[in-house]
Amino acid sequence: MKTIEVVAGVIRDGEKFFATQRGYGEFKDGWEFPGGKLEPGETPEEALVRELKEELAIDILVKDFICTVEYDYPKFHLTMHCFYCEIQRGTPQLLEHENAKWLSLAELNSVNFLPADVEVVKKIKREF
Ligand SMILES: Nc1nc2c([nH]c(=O)n2[C@@H]2O[C@H](COP(=O)(O)OP(=O)(O)OP(=O)(O)O)[C@@H](O)[C@H]2O)c(=O)[nH]1
Repeated sequence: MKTIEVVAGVIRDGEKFFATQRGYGEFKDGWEFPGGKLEPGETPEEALVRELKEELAIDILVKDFICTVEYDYPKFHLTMHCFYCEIQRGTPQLLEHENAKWLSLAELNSVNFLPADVEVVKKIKREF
């Protein structure tokens, strides 16, 4: 099975965490943490800075590493590196997503995260 290597950013502002809803593709309407596939030669941190600029028009600071999720979807294996981030400049604009929310820890369960993200949400809840 092919492996897709992805980086995802959990943007934190105080008590709130930023989640986005996919606007297209196989997982349309699923909630996730913004990010995307690594390009050849990029570090995960570089890919995250690039993706969040492309998708949300923000500059971010990559903070602590959260975890690397290994998840088998029916059609591919996902390796997803997750990091906390802070916004350095800008306000998120939804250039690719159909919706987004700033969620408190309690509210993280109120949206339907993609299956691979369930583990990430659990880890966030343990850490805060
Ligand atoms: N960015 C991101 N992708 C995730 C998360 N959870 C998860 O399963 N994925 C999966 O990771 C894969 C790669 O994400 P992507 O944003 O590059 O996907 P894409 O195929 O829409 O990108 P593309 O259109 O640029 O090729 C997707 O299959 C997506 O469903 C997540 O929290 N964030």
